[in-house]
Amino acid sequence: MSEQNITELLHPAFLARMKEMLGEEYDSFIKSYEVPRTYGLRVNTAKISCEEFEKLVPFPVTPIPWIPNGYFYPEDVRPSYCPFYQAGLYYLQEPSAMTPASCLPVTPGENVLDLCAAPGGKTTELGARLNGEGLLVANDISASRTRALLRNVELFGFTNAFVANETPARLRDRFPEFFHKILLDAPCSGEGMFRKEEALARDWTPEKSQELAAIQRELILQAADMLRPGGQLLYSTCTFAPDEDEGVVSWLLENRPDMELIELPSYEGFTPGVPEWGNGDPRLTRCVHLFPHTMQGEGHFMALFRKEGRADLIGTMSSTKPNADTRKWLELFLKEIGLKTLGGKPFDWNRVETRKDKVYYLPPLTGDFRGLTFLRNGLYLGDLKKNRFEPSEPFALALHKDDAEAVISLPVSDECLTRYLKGETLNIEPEEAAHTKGWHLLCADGYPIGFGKLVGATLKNKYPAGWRV
Ligand SMILES: C[S@@+](CC[C@H](N)C(=O)[O-])C[C@H]1O[C@@H](n2cnc3c(N)ncnc32)[C@H](O)[C@@H]1O
Repeated sequence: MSEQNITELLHPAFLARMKEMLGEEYDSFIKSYEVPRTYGLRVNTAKISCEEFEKLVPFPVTPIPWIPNGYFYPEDVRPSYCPFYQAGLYYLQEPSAMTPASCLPVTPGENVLDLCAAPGGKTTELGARLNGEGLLVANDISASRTRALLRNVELFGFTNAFVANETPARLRDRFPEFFHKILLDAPCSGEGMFRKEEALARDWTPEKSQELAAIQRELILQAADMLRPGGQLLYSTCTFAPDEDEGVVSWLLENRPDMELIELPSYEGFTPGVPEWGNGDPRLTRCVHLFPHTMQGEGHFMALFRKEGRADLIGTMSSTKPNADTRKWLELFLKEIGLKTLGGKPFDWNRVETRKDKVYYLPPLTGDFRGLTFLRNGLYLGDLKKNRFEPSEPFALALHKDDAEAVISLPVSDECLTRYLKGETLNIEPEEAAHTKGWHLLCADGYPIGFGKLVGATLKNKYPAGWRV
């Protein structure tokens, strides 16, 4: 943004408030708008280690110091055009937005909720940390945004996600004290996005924060009520507005005395919360602001809470039975591709469920989902057709490197991969394919991107039309 743009674009009331908040730091805050925005990606550690990623990535990246699996990339690179992106090996997200999910200590086997999850920037990290164990409920109130969320959940290859499109109130009624970890990345005035999305700056009004803070206060109580004793809740926004940050944290502390505000990890450039920006409670210094003038990111706010009590790890196991037809045709298909594991774990027939002709692999843990509006419960494996099973694209993406034998693996730089992603049929040399015919997984350096059927020297493209690049 040029200096002229800054004063034209940013509302005088916003500038006056920031000046009051930041005092002598205000000038460097304003200068940060003249610096180009930062670009980042976060590696899906459920599919690939950072060491392996650094060896294979075909464009320049540099580690983000405070995100263990985050990398900066240059502005002129387009990582979404690389087949590794279509393989779900990373998510594109600006660096400060990566911070909340990496500060919530999710461990495999827990029940985890992302209450305002779409389009899934933070869900993808929470799911990668669960690594296929436990239950991930990813919810958003907006139907269209929930569809984008599902796409990212599928791209990342999760087998344990329940993707819901519900109001937080209905979830709260259904899941009292159910979750071990909750992320509430609240809808907010987006002041930390102005450099990235100028439209947000143009739409800013002084009243907006008040309206949003009312919603946030309701959401944070609902989230707290869904948290188990001993569980942790991370509240985040991408705004600097005190009413939406320290104000909402103060409100929770006043209204839920069993919620304790705990310290977040500290890094150079993280700015402590300011008690006077909330109700004056000295504990508010445990919150963290990320400002664009103190670190390489657009701006965020975080607060981490723990509910009094002890957490247990008890969840309810999913248990279902595939019908005879599913068992027969799916088993035949799994044999054909030489499935060894699914997402690095033994295939569990007790999780296979058929609804109409669609076959799903349920999450290992379940909840009472009856009557809730949802887009997906677990992994969509594919369809039962007449005398055969046809695998889905999400099934291919849930397969990790070395999960199956029937692979055709090409180097990520091979233009055949891009042609496949555009929906073209490929010519395959016999030595490139594991088997002489039938279903194969097409992989970029071993990482699955989709299924194809080998007939002679031709790989028939099974990449769905809606997924093509
Ligand atoms: C900041 S965005 C979430 C971004 C997401 N966590 C990510 O990292 O990709 C906030 C989300 O809250 C949802 N939302 C808006 N109003 C809501 C409400 N009253 N209750 C629940 N969710 C709401 C929006 O649809 C939006 O997707």
